[in-house]
Amino acid sequence: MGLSISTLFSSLTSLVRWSKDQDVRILMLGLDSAGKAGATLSVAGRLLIISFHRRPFSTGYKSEKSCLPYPVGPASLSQYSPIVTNAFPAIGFNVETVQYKNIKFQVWDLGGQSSIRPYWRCYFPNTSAIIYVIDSSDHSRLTTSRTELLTMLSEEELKGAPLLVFCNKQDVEGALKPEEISEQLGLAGGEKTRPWSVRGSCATKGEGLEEGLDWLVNAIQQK
Ligand SMILES: Nc1nc2c(ncn2[C@@H]2O[C@H](COP(=O)(O)OP(=O)(O)OP(=O)(O)O)[C@@H](O)[C@H]2O)c(=O)[nH]1
Repeated sequence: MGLSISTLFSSLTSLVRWSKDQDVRILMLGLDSAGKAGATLSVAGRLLIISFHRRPFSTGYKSEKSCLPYPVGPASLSQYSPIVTNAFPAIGFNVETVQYKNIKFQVWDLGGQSSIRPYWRCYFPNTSAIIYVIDSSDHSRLTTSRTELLTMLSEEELKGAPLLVFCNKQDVEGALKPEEISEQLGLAGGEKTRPWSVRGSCATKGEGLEEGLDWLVNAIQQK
């Protein structure tokens, strides 16, 4: 099952039409190396491969304050092109924004940064949905990943926001199945305030992303 870029774009386009002039902000989070960049690239389309960097680049933006609004991309780029900007708040965590029309994917690196967690909420208001990426082959960090996710979900501003969990790297031998991860996350017992779905994916091959995004678009539209 390969990734269909055109289907992904049609999902995004229906979301754009539905939301009209309103911004749709989707947070994509996970521990480092979970596969967020790969998933974002696949979701937002091949154009991003040219411009997506995990570190600041020349058109990037360096924030001096922790709660500045995240930046939008250079005005010279077409509004119909996905664009990527970087925000590097001085407090030490990375938030990168991928913008496709009026849909903004904010990509976060989490992990080992509990001292700066109070600042995360600066970015939570008006979040339409959350995508959480887990490295299914990294058994040793599943507990950390679970803790970070549950901490995030307890935030008032994220209440009710649909949650899509990608159990990524399903192609790796020994990777935990989505059902096993779902059980360990314990969402079935504890999460009653939002629609959620836990799905397998392989970001490098684009597998599972299309179905996941379709689910998320529907969940956002039904909110
Ligand atoms: N086998 C396999 N490798 C993957 C998959 N997704 C990502 N990777 C690899 O995992 C590594 C990390 O992927 P990234 O997409 O950079 O992960 P990230 O979450 O953005 O990582 P940070 O930049 O550290 O936050 C890269 O070497 C990817 O090629 C997958 O589905 N399967």
